[in-house]
Order: sequence, then structure tokens, then C-alpha cells
Amino acid sequence: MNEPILELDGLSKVYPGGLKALDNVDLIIRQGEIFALLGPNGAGKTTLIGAICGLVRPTSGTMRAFGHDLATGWRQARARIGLVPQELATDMFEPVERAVAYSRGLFGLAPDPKRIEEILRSLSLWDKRDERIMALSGGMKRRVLIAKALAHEPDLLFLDEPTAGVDVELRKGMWAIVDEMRDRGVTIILTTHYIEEAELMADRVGIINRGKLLMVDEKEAMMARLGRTEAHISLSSPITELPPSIAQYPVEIEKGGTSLCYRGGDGTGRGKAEVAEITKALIAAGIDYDGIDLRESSLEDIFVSLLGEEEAA
Ligand SMILES: Nc1ncnc2c1ncn2[C@@H]1O[C@H](COP(=O)(O)OP(=O)(O)OP(=O)(O)O)[C@@H](O)[C@H]1O
Repeated sequence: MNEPILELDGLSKVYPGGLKALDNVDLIIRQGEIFALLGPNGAGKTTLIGAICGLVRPTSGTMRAFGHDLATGWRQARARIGLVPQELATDMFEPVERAVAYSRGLFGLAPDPKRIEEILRSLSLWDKRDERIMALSGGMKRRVLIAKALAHEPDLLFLDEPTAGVDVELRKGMWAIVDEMRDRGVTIILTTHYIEEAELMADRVGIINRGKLLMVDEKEAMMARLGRTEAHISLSSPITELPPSIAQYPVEIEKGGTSLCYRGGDGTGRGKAEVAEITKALIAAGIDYDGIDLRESSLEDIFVSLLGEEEAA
């Protein structure tokens, strides 16, 4: 297992006014992994990133990055950390290339036009290098944010909602960029609302709500634990009992016998496969059906069930 490069221990943040945005968060991130932090609006994701990047002062707890305690060795650690914030705050009037070169300079690194060119080319920004940022499309502006965060060649990169509000095309482009960074060995922590994004990109997933890190697990394990398939099969004529061939499946008769409801699966595609087996078994048993309404559980469903458990506890 790779060495830990980030260790959070009992991290809490109470904002003036009393809101507890982080509640005793423990987390270890290892070199080279891609970690997705999932959570609803206001869960504390941006606060967590802000604390590690030195933008938010934690109320208690310790943070270590690259072996430095962030309370005392912040400068050394920060030089190895890059942050792509949700929105562009400054530089709107600057041309792309100069803004990116400036970001590198902020960390005290010598100018390196070749490296800046490489970064801009990898993000398809080279042709736009002399344009003012404000004149670029939303997607291009996001890529400028990434270029700025990469300008000082960080080993740990934070992406705060990298694909919120971007179109499908750009989202795919963003995933490709993350893949490329992964290949270069950059460790990435990203926040997202989209489960498919976590599924596609992350090695591990953490779920945060109301400042509490509720669950952290390998992606596959998380999906196996939380992923669910729900299918409603409407029957051509009502039945009163299940044929024995489908009794082994998690199926119930509903709507007065006119429909069957399947709830099962484990987020690995097993649900879909089982629904297909059930339909075959129905036909074999001489039971006709008119339609199937099948859906995989979404991040929303997972939140609802997890948060429900949290409330009940
Ligand atoms: N400077 C601040 N002062 C007071 N409260 C704050 C401040 N910044 C954030 N909060 C509150 O802390 C909580 C966590 O906010 P945070 O931005 O970390 O959540 P988030 O998970 O990033 O949400 P989103 O997905 O909407 O960006 C929210 O209730 C928010 O209103």
C-alpha cells in the first residue's frame, strides 16, 4: 500500500455563528489514489478542502500533509498542493498564458515557459493562450482553473465540483484530464454530486453530510453495499402467487397482483441480470408481461437511505 500523504485527525470547523461545518473528520489519503467526496449541498465539502488548502482555519483537530503538520509546516506542504476551486475568482482580464505562469510564480518556482506550454497544450488551451479569460466559454474557463492549479506541479490536487454545470462533452473532457493526471501519479481529491462521476473516476469514495464523514470505502465495496436496482414488471393478467421458479429472487407481488416489484442487486450489474432472469422465468411459467420499469439507485437514493439511517440512530 502506498504511503499516506494526507492525514486528518479529528478535524472540526465551527463557523462564527455556531454552524458546525466539519464534525470530527478522520481521513487518510494515500499517494496516487483518486478519492471522491460525495455529499449534498452544504455538507461541508468545500470547507474540508478549504481547511486543507489553508483557506479556512479549523476549530480543532490536526492535519498532516507530506509529513508536515499543516499548522506549522503549512508553506512546505502547500507548495505540493493544487486547488481547482468551483469558480474563477480573479484574473478575468488577464490573458490565459500569463495568468497560468503567474500562478506558478506564486509558489516561488522559477518561470518555465516550456512547462506552461505543456500544461496549456494538454488542456487544449494553447490556441487560446493570448485571449483574455473573460472572453472564454464556461468550459474553457474551467480548464484555465485547472491549468492554474497545475502550474506549480502539485502532487496532490483538489477538484471542487469539477463538472458542476458543464455539458456532457466537457464532463467527458474533464474525466480524460483526470485520467491523464492519474497516469502521472498525481493524487486527486474531488468533490461531486454525480455518482457516475465517482464510479468512473474514483478508487475510494467518502460520503459526507452535515460535516460528518459517514462512510469511506473502496468504490466497489461502496457500490456493493449501497447500490440497488428496483424494477416493476407489469403483468398482462393478475396473479395471486409467485411461480416457484422466481421465489428465490427478492420479488413481491404488488398492485393487486398486476405487477411484480424487484428490489435487489448490489451495484455491480447483478440487479439487471436478475431482472432479465426473472422475465425469462415468467415467460417459461406462462406469465405474460407488458412492460418493465427498471432503475438503478442514484446518489440521491443512497443519501436518502444513509441519512435516514443516520436520523434513526
Ligand atoms: N464562511 C462561512 N461562514 C458561515 N457559514 C459557512 C461559511 N462557509 C460555509 N458555511 C456553511 O457551512 C456549511 C458547509 O458549507 P460547505 O460550502 O463546506 O458545503 P459543501 O458541501 O461544499 O456544499 P456545496 O455542495 O453546496 O458547495 C453550510 O451550511 C454553509 O452554509
